[in-house]
Amino acid sequence: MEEVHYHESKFIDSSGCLRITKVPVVQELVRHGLDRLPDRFIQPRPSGSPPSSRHRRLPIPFVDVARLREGSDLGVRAEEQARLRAAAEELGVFVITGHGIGDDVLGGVRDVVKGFFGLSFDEKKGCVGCYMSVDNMGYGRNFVKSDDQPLDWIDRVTVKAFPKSATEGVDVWPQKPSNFKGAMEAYTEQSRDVLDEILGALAEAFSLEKRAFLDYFDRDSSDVNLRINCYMPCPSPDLALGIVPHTDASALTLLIQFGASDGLQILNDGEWHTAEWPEDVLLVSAGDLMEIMSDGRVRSPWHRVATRSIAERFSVAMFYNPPSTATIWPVKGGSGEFREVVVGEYCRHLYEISPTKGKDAINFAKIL
Ligand SMILES: O=C(O)CCC(=O)C(=O)O
Ligand SMILES: [Fe+2]
Repeated sequence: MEEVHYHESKFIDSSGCLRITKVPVVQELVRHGLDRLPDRFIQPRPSGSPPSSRHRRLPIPFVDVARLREGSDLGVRAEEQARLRAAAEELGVFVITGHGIGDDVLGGVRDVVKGFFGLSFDEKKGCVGCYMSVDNMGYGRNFVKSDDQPLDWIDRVTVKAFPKSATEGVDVWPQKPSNFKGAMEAYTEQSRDVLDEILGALAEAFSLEKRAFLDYFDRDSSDVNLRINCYMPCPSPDLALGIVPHTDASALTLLIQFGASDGLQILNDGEWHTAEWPEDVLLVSAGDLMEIMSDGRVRSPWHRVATRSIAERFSVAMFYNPPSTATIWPVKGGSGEFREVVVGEYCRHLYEISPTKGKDAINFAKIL
């Protein structure tokens, strides 16, 4: 019988020792054929809320970026800013139209993502650079901290796209498909401009200086991490999760999904809802750094990913952060519950304590 492949995940155990645990590669499990979900992927039953996607649906507001641009009619712009503000305050999530990123660029991303996950395990493993100094990167798993924690039903590769200086001398991009880096860089460059426009518009929507958030971002030193997720069909979608509940540490996250929809779920009014988010459409989600910077005006959503029994689903999450050495300050006039934090320290804290049962990481930035 062919051997199933494993990722090796390093963690520090409760006595402070460095341990390595072997984590099965989901694509390999599925390739070998499965009639039941392996025990390591069974999630403890969350109270009254099975993960499968037969869930209440949550309409996600649309924001038209073209209408937010300078030069559009003042009334139109004010109306769109009001929509943006309402979406940011109520859910922290919205889908965007009018962004100007071409179908060729989005199609290029889709093709290289499917191309990469279509490779054999050995090809994938062999063509992704090895990160020595950057946490949580490469082809493997996030947040495995023990031999017995329930595992996410996911395969993923994570790439630090910017700043380039953080990965100098290390070839971090998958070498296959050969246009992986080119396609992702074209997408990232254009997406960054769109996210900058949204950062400006968000500040204006809250009657702040346009650069209130934007001033923390810098072309040469801002952080862009790409997390490219592959969710294989799962034999028991009610028992497993693609990603366990979490917030993103980012300021803003830009997401796109291919292959299938109905994976992303958001906790709203104490209930899990499946986000109504069509394939190939860009979705913006606020992360904890935005909640802190906006002093609680924008809330980072507590979200998770459900699995499905048919059809692979892929998503690309682009996490956009100020430079890791930057100190961000909550703008005045919000909830008053936050203090300043160093971006890198906040992200390290979130990684260290994740996964958590509730939205705990952000307490790090709260005034006690
Ligand atoms: O796949 C998705 O829809 C969401 C992914 C996500 O939440 C993440 O990568 O942080
Ligand atoms: Fe996320």
